[in-house]
Amino acid sequence: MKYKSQSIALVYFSVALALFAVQVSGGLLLGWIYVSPNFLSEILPFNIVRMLHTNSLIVWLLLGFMGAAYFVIPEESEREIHSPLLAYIQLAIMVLGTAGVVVTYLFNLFEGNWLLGKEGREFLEQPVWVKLGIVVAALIFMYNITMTVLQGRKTAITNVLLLGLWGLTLLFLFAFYNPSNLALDKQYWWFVVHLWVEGTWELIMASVLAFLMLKLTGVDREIVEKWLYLIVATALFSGILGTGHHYYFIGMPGYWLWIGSIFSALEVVPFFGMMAFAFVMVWKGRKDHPNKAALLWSLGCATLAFFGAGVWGFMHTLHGINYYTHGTQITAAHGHLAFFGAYVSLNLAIFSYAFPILRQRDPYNQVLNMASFWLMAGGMTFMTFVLTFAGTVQTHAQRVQGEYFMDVQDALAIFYWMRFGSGIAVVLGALLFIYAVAMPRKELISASPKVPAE
Ligand code: HEM
Ligand code: HEM
Ligand SMILES: [Fe+2]
Repeated sequence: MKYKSQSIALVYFSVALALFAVQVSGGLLLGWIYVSPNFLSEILPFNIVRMLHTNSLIVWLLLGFMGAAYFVIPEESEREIHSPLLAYIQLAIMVLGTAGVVVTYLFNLFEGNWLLGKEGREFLEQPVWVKLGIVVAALIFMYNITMTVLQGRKTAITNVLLLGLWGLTLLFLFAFYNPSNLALDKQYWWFVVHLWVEGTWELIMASVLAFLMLKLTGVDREIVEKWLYLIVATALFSGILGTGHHYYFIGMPGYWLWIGSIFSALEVVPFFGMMAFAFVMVWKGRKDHPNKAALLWSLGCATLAFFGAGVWGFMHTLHGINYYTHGTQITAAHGHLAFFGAYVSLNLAIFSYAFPILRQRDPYNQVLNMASFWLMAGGMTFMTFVLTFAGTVQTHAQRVQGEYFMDVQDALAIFYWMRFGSGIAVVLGALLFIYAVAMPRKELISASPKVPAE
């Protein structure tokens, strides 16, 4: 650890990992409710568990990004974080908000209260007071890291990271605008949901991957920067108007059919770019970095993001196809692999890189960490295939042949059983990951032939 204030990241990463465990366990519970629909239906209904699953996902990913910024920026800017105290205050606000959310959802508190009760829109269900807390925490965070960057060395990585994080923060403000017209509601809802994962978060992903490649492969900074700018340019060019792929059938003007189809099809380019970038860097790199687990997660991230977001996204993005597949299990298949490949794996890559450094035991427990990669990646890939099959059957039976929704669901039971099975692998993988980074055990894997002990 080069800078003392980087240790802030350790606390952020630890809270993020705890929520990660909650998130995947919630997923497993949802998977079980799908095959056994009355399970806990009185005390913990499906819709509540679903909110906990998706919201905890977003919160832990955000905490991971923030921790990553606190880790990356000191090294890039060559100075300590402006105010470690503010970083911890900010974390306390986030933790308080998260606890508030969980209690409000579980006990259905303050139903209908505009300030204290939960709101209805997917991913943005948190009560208004929690949303305000998120904005305060995000502004403290942005102030803290912007001051650090402004007073230190500016690199392409810090610039892109900052741009992504500012974009993320400002776009969240649309979460407060909730018009009663359903078409307008959806229009602005996607400003947060789509422009996050297919815009600003991509910038964060590209800059953190660039940082990892710089450290793990030892290629020249100039080469990394050229790739980074190319990825950022294609991401923003395609992703902003790509929002149109959510505007097909919600009451927006017809030209969105074409704008959405064309620009969102181009969204495959930055994801392909990130995959090509990662592999070319490893291939060109001169360094044989001992942290193989971090490298595996980085390459896995770029690859699975390309398939989950790029390929599985493209699969249903053209309006003629989306007309049939909209809101089926195809969407769930894509949502899972895209989130896992891009943002879960990105976080686990930087955690794998940073944890041993932060705990001054570099590197350790790599074999277990790598096993956890294959368990989780294998589980999520299998889940994606299963849901894709389910979605294909569903699209045909429900949308082409016009069968009833619940009749079709009954026919899909076998797929839902298999999804539950893959969920077990993912949860075990997540627990193994946590064990691997939490329980230090020094162990070096060398690519070169073993030298006999002295
Ligand atoms: C890190 C891994 C995971 C990520 C990133 C993730 C992400 C998501 C997202 C984004 C949604 C909302 C999907 C949409 O609206 O299309 C969702 C819903 C869901 N997830 Fe996960 N999830 C993960 C793990 C799991 C696991 C292990 C299971 C277990 C079987 C699971 C089961 C479900 C179920 C059943 C739903 C509700 C789908 C529906 O409403 O039909 N997830 N998840
Ligand atoms: C890492 C990046 C991405 C993530 C995390 C992601 C995640 C998601 C999620 C969770 C949904 C379901 C939203 C909901 O209705 O609740 C969704 C929908 C969708 N995504 Fe993505 N996505 C990503 C990138 C892409 C890309 C690059 C494309 C196109 C090439 C794409 C195409 C779509 C389409 C067309 C839908 C609407 C599906 C429907 O009509 O039901 N996504 N995405
Ligand atoms: Fe989108």
